[in-house]
Amino acid sequence: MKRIWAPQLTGTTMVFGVPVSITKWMVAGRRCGIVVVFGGWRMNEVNGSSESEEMSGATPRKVKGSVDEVGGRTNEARLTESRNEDILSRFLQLKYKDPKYLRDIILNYVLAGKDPIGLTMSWFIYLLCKHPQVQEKVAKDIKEATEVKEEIKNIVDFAAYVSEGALKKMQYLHAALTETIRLYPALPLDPKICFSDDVLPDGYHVKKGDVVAYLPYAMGRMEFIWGDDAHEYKPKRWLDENGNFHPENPFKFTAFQAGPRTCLGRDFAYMQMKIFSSILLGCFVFKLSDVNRIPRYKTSINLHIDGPLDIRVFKRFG
Ligand code: HEM
Repeated sequence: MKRIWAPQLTGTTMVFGVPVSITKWMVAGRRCGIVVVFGGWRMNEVNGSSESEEMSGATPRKVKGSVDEVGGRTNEARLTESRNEDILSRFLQLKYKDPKYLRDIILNYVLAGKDPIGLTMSWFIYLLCKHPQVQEKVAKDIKEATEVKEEIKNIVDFAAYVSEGALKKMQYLHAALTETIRLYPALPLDPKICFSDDVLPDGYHVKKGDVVAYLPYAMGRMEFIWGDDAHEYKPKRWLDENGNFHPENPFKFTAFQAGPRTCLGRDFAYMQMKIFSSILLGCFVFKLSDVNRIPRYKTSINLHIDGPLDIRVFKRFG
């Protein structure tokens, strides 16, 4: 039996000038590589210990768009000013003095970023096994984008061709990943607690303390939103007539949230998933061990596959 495991953190390095943490991906018991974001953080600068106001919900968050005390610049402006620095340095430049704030940011990124990538990749491999013609199209997209000319003998040879420019060219891969996330959003249900009595846009009254949730999992499968083929896995729906990816309105494709609480790691998520996928699909063909088994999801905050996904892995070269 061959299995895919979720990534495990193993170290840090630089990819395209961004400090990243390395994760270990195991396919068929062999280590396959790479990447998760934001390595190189100077964790020793974070020394808070008690629960912060923000974590305890006592104050609404104030990061995005809030104006700092120097020069009326927003913190967003500060974050984008110093483009050559790593993300931690940028957060350190913010004017909040409480170190617990930084600790919470780091925790937020680590927790928010780890599971979604692992489980999305698992569902992605599953869907590609169910749709071998899509798997071949993805592999073709990767091959064309990487412009591999020499004969490839191993993963390391192939990985050398996965440049930032090549990743950008992989429009079909981008669409296939997005279609996976539409059907299997990492956060299937996103609940919020009302801080005060309010009226929703449709006139519905909510009271302080009420829990309001939206369901990306259900919304991703609604026919009145996506059409009659809502339940089908069709990466093509994300491509324009020139084969370029066209994004949807985030209030329609809600897997990354919309508005001020939108996922801050979306671009990083795509970069990681595309690096993983291009190497995996560029080097291997995946098939389900048991084509009749329909994987179920686990009921939890994130949409994990319940139990392992047993697959067979074949080399594309050599
Ligand atoms: C397929 C991958 C991912 C999906 C589907 C996803 C989805 C989401 C969703 C739905 C939220 C909103 C949660 C809320 O309502 O409060 C969120 C927030 C967040 N995500 Fe992601 N995420 C993904 C990957 C990542 C990665 C890789 C990172 C970090 C590198 C990340 C960092 C964050 C952070 C920091 C927030 C909190 C944003 C805020 O409240 O200001 N996410 N994500």
